[in-house]
Amino acid sequence: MTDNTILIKDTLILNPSDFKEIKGSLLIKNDKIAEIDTDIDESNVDKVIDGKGKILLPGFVNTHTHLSMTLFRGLADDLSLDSWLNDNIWPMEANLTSEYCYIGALLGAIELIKSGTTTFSDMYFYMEDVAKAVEESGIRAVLSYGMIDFGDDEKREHEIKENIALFEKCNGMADGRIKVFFGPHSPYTASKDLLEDVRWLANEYNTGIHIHVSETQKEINDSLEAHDLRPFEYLDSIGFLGPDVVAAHSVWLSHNEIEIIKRNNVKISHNPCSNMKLASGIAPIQDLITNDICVGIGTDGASSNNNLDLIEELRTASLLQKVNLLNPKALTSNEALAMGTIRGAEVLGLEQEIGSIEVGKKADLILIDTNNANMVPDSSATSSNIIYSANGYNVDTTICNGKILMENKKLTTLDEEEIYKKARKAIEELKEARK
Ligand SMILES: C[C@H]1O[C@@H](n2cnc3c(N)ncnc32)[C@H](O)[C@@H]1O
Ligand SMILES: [Zn+2]
Repeated sequence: MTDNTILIKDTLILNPSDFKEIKGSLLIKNDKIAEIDTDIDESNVDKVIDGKGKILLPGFVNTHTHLSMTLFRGLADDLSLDSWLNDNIWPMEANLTSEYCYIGALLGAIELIKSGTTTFSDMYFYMEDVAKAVEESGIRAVLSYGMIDFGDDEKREHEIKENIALFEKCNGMADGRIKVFFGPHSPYTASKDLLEDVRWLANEYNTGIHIHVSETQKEINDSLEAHDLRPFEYLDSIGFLGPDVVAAHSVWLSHNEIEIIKRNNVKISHNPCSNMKLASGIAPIQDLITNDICVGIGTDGASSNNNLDLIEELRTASLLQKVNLLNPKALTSNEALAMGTIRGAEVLGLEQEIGSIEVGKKADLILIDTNNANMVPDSSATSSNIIYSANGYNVDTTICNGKILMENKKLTTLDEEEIYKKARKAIEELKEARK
């Protein structure tokens, strides 16, 4: 088999692992970055992309979402998590089918690719259909099945079977672009037995755990009432925590819980837009980073955000820490950019493969076009121009696993119009079914 090569020529390469900027070119060979240099010979290259006026970055890593929920965008706004979930989302989810979840995931994949995300970590239902959407769209994903048992033994067995089946069918699928985690929804929807089973399974299958923890004050109060412990204290007390646990939200944390997170090397997924929109609270991200805790960024589902634009999420994360601490130096643009790339890769245990621009890593790369009104002049630091000025629509080219998924804003793997049509029809049918 001959090598497939792509040369990205004459661009500005910004590597978030050290923030060094290189004016030069990058060669992709098959699925990997093969060479980075000021000048690379283009004579035997299959395809040349002109990178002039563009910034080359690693693809963004969205560490927490529910991709099929893109169908529910704008469905239930201006509500607290409790009434959003209980009175609106869960009743709608009762009518989901594999086809709806597939369409929702494809719709989400379009948005991710267009805004420069090449890896997402998902927790939802009908995950084999999400895997199909991942395979077809060319993106990279960590998938987990959202396990909820509310203390019911039969349900627990069913949920465990589902997540194991997903692991056995999809882990390593799509040329290795898909990894499978276990996804107990939260300490308030998953019983102690389920959480203990998941801990054992994650060790046995040597994979990670994706869970919502400490999102709202109500969750803290309910946990204190049920266990006399705060959520992370409870999870620690049952031996659930470890370096393979990704805790989404982690908004309300005591000093003791920050110590617990640090001691167990738990990874955090920060979701500021969802936390703001549901009025859940402000996560102490600067504090966690100062404590050397690994924090990645996530959008949560498009139904509580309401979009999947990671640049917008990073900007929000940065501004929110600054205003909350009344400290303009909090969460700098460099820290935010790292959070969206290399830290996100670490959160998912994928830092050997993705998250930075190094020879030998997977070619998950994006080009941001600076020739747009909101990015001119580019006199500031490059990370400032990306985090404080840009948005997802400045992304021009998206490459995942060495394959071009979007070039000059044109998608190569998905039929946008067809998917929009099917998504609009799906949500109409779902709304009708709820009546
Ligand atoms: C996997 C399950 O998680 C739910 N879900 C989506 N967003 C959130 C959130 N912010 N907090 C808790 N649960 C959430 C989905 O609606 C689904 O029921
Ligand atoms: Zn969530």
